Amino acid sequence: MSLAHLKSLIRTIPDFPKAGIRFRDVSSLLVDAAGFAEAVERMASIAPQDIDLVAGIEARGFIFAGAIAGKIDAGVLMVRKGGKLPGPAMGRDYALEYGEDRLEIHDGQIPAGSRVLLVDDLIATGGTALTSCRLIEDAGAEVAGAVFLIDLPDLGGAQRLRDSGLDTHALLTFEGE
Ligand SMILES: O=P(O)(O)OC[C@H]1O[C@H](OP(=O)(O)OP(=O)(O)O)[C@H](O)[C@@H]1O
Ligand SMILES: Nc1ncnc2[nH]cnc12
Repeated sequence: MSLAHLKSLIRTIPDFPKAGIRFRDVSSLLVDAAGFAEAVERMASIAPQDIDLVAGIEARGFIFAGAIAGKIDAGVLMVRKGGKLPGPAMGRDYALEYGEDRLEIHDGQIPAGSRVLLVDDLIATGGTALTSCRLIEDAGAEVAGAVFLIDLPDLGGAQRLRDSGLDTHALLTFEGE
């Protein structure tokens, strides 16, 4: 399947969740078996090698992280929104394109020396991904790279990640459309 076809499976919803936001909705890709499989295959193939743990960011990131982890024989670390983890956790607050939130990970779930791959459906301002990286680093681990299905370059997030030294990849971009 071509990247153009893959991209065509992602619908855009205007003015969600706020006026002026063009929401790139991966649910229309997820219900397409061939499209979802292609996205996961391609995301796994552009990721750095020798990954021990895939960190998936709630909620849409979980779907891609789990599928990629299955392909590369890695575990999954859940990066959850604040207050959802049952055990002792560490967290950080962050700003979104359309609001504010908090991310948390469980204490003690990243074995020493692990190479962690960060995965999410989309990067916009980069606040979510950068906060996740900092959290993983707070836990003493190395983030080996980050893979996204979609990059919104107008919002500069992927560039922020690269500027911070992170090996950053995205399959598709939506720019001025
Ligand atoms: O690069 P940023 O500006 O930080 O934005 C990207 C984040 O925004 C979306 O998640 P959202 O917080 O809407 O949560 P959801 O997956 O639970 O819908 C998306 O799935 C990323 O996690
Ligand atoms: N424009 C957008 N579409 C979908 N998810 C997003 N997360 C942040 N910005 C987004």
